[in-house]
Amino acid sequence: MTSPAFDALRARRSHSKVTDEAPSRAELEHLLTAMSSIADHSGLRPWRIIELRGDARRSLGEGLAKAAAKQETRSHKESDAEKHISKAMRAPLVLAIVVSPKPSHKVPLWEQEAVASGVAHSLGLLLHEAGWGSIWRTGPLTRTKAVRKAHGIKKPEYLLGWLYVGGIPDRDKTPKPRKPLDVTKHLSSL
Ligand SMILES: Cc1cc2nc3c(=O)[nH]c(=O)nc-3n(C[C@H](O)[C@H](O)[C@H](O)COP(=O)(O)O)c2cc1C
Repeated sequence: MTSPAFDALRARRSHSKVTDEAPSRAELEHLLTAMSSIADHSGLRPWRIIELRGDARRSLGEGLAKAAAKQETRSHKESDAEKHISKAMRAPLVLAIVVSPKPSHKVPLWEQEAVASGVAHSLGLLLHEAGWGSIWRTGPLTRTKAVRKAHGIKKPEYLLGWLYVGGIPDRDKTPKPRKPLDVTKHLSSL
């Protein structure tokens, strides 16, 4: 038994290497309109996405470099900053996924984070279906002050990581072999 949603999910894969092509702002907006159907307790929409293109990606790299320098005991080297900046420039479009908690007596933070996570997963799926490559990246510096500041994010908002998005290189336009899932380990009955 298959269906368009089943087939799209089975075909989904991440792409760590992408080309310089990227979805336009208009295409991105179109894909995001689908998020009106994401399961969302009380419909709080506790998420937002920050688009980083061009030099805006440098701010991410500089934020990561600053955060790393703070954590490292050895002295911070200029080359380290360049390393973080070039990592942030690995894709033409970087989408920062932000949990944007809303005051609620009914919906705790973990439920709101689950909504934002659903958005990130679904957006990756929709991008793939539309022919774009993406990969969800995080890392130990994701929730540091310097990285938050680089995005203009203030508490209580926080990051869930980034979708690095771009074109799929021809050599990677292939299905990704998957280890079969042993459903008995993931589905049980009481
Ligand atoms: C919340 C989250 C954070 C992740 N962080 C990273 C990361 O920092 N670096 C990385 O290489 N992969 C990271 N991944 C995994 C990749 O996004 C991707 O799923 C993995 O490379 C496997 O590829 P696939 O999605 O095609 O199975 C993360 C995934 C999730 C869901």
